[in-house]
Amino acid sequence: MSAFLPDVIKIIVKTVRCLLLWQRTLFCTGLLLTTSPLQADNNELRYCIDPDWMPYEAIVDGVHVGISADYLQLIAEKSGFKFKLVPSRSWLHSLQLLQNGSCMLLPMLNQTAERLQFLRFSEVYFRSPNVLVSQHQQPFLQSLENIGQRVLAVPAGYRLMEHLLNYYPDSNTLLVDSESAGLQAVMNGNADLFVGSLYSINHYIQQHGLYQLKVAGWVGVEDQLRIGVAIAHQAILPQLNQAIAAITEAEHLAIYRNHTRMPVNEITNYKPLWQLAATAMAIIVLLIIWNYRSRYFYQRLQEKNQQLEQTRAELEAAVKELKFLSDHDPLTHLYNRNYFDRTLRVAQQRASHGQHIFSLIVVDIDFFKQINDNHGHSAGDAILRELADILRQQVREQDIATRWGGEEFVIFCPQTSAAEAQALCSRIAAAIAGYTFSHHISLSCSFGVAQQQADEELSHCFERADRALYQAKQAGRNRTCLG
Ligand SMILES: Nc1nc2c(ncn2[C@@H]2O[C@H](COP(=O)(O)OP(=O)(O)OP(=O)(O)O)[C@@H](O)[C@H]2O)c(=O)[nH]1
Repeated sequence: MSAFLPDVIKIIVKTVRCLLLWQRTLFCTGLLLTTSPLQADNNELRYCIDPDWMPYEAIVDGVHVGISADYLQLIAEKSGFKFKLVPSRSWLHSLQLLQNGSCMLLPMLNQTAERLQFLRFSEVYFRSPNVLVSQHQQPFLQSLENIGQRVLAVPAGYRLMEHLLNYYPDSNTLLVDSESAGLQAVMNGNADLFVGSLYSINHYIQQHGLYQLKVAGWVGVEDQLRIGVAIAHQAILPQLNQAIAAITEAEHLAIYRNHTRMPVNEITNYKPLWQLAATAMAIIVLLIIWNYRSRYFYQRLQEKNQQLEQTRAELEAAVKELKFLSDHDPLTHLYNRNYFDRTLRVAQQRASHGQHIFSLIVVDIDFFKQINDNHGHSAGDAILRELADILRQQVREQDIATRWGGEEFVIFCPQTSAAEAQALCSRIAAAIAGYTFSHHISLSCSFGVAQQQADEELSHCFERADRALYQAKQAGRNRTCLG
């Protein structure tokens, strides 16, 4: 029995110890749950972010995205915390929400002396350089030391403003609402430079195609980004740091790559190419227009030349016709009185030198008025033309048959005696008698013949021939009389 008691006592003591240990564990857990600020909010940590600071963080369609979103997810997995986003309009608004207790922490920001007044910070979990950005025409300034009086855009509430006030109080700063507003200020020329985080600037330039901007220098300060927790909730910092420390290099690298590896745009300056192409196009268009205009003018010229050629031909024909008409009778196409006078003046001069003799024959159609009256004037015209043809056929080559006027014709017969002229009259009369005229009209002609006498005036010779014709008419027509 004495040996059995100590064993029982040992078992009882052990059981009591176990109970005590279990109770203490329960008590400790309960204490933790009751004393931690998480217990009140079901492990939920309300946080605010900069809604426009990609790739670090932003609110897109009410959802927290960016580097801090990925880190919060990892920290949530590793710490058991739940994070709940309290939406804000801007970074300044986020700071206000934090200070009025609406949110408990800011997941990604730099530590500054000013912020330490209301925040406590975790360990650094992300670093990035800050740069100066300008338009391309600005020289490379290298650092803040060389900005001179250039207007430098800085986002309000960012740590860089604090840095500038501390180390570059004379700098000419322009406060802007956000990094995007700062970049736009440089684009618009409202600021010469913008200072901001390399990754977010790079992101914005890529997103908006602001390729006229360039990095104009490095700012000595780099962003050392941490979680900032409101002082009232600083008790969670050890757990947050634990979770941050548990993030592996591979996880850091994955987040870095996921958000900073921008598609590398081979920025080729196509401006000269476009200018060249535009110039070439302009030249081609001008050449086409010039070619078109040349062809148009060439065609017009051709047309004008053709018209000119036609006019010239018409003029030539008109001159020819005029010349013909000046020497010929338009109805019968025999020589006219004008030609007769000219030719006979020359013949007379020759005859006066005793070189040549000539004879004149005056021919007149008998009763021509009756033909006109009976058959019409156009029938009379046809008869005149047909008689002219007979005269042309019957006279010799050197003879000149002329329509003197009306139904009267004169034939000049050079080197012809009166007898030869009379013989010609007989041939003509015979041809008329044997010819079938239009409308089967029969007709005859009377002839007056005169041979030029020595030194006789042409007009006198003509009068003799005319008188001889008169005699022929008086004697009954259809005959030849010699004057
Ligand atoms: N169709 C036509 N008739 C003409 C032309 N020239 C003159 N005459 C006509 O010729 C006729 C001449 O008539 P007259 O002088 O009386 O002579 P004729 O009738 O021939 O009589 P004789 O000479 O005496 O035999 C007139 O009726 C004129 O009108 C002409 O170009 N065409």
